[in-house]
Amino acid sequence: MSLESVTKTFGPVRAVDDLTLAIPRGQTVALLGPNGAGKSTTIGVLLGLVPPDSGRVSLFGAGPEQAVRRGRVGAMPQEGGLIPRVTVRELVSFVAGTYAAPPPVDQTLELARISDLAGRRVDKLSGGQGQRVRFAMALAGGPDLVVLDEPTAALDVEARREFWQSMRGLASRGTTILFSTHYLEEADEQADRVVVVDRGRVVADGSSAEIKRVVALTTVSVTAQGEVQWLATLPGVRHLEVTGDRVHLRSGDPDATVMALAEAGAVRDLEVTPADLEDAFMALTSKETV
Ligand SMILES: Nc1ncnc2c1ncn2[C@@H]1O[C@H](COP(=O)(O)OP(=O)(O)OP(=O)(O)O)[C@@H](O)[C@H]1O
Repeated sequence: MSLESVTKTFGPVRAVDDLTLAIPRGQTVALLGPNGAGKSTTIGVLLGLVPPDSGRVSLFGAGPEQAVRRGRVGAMPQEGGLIPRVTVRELVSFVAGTYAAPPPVDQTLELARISDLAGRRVDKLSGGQGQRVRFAMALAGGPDLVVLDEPTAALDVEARREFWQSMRGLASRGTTILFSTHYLEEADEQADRVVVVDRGRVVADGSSAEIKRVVALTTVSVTAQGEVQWLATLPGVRHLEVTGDRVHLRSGDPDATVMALAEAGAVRDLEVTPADLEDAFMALTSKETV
């Protein structure tokens, strides 16, 4: 699938700003970004729910409406979306029936790991179970691409773990998956590729390891008294922060920074903390560093 130079404005707000993204078959991609970054709008454009001001969307060689109608793209309804008083099987069968050639419902239920809930009424489910039923609705047409907008936002840790288990089953069958998330560890753990968006633009795109490397600002901390600003001039140091008598140096080349500290005899209580994705994300979406 691909989005090419897509722009969408709402009045003065550029929700999506000249965004280009191509996802090859079988990849699991996390769309990661802060509130208002444009994730939902991007997904809306991809699914044909939000008409872009300009740019092109291509899904398996077709436009979004056609691809969705053919069952090639599955999306999860947001909260709500579950008709009360019907059973899980009835609901998933109903959705499957809207497609020309859906896979057997039992197979869909199994893939979403809700076979044991088939006879339950959908208004009697826990939050995590309801979310897996929505997931089954996304799978009902046997899609090649599944698009999930913050699928685990309302789930507790256990329900989230179960949800990702079902998702991994889907990924292992070669289905392409795009999901948006606020949870950095989710992007890190679940995705082959992380696309960071901010203010409607792609600000980083790569494996989570690559993203971390781009802004791999390791923190080198030492205890120091007196004038410490000179530490900011050491090799590799991009940013200096002082809390009490601790000096935290954010470094792009921690080896060089530590060597220079050692030469200067300033290695009291040395501590080196590698960047995690959270750090990378903060650095990418704030204008403070790099
Ligand atoms: N229908 C709309 N009308 C007006 N402004 C909108 C509309 N939809 C989105 N926006 C604005 O566009 C920007 C991007 O919103 P979007 O919901 O795509 O971001 P997001 O990354 O999904 O955020 P969140 O993580 O909070 O859901 C925001 O500034 C938002 O207020």
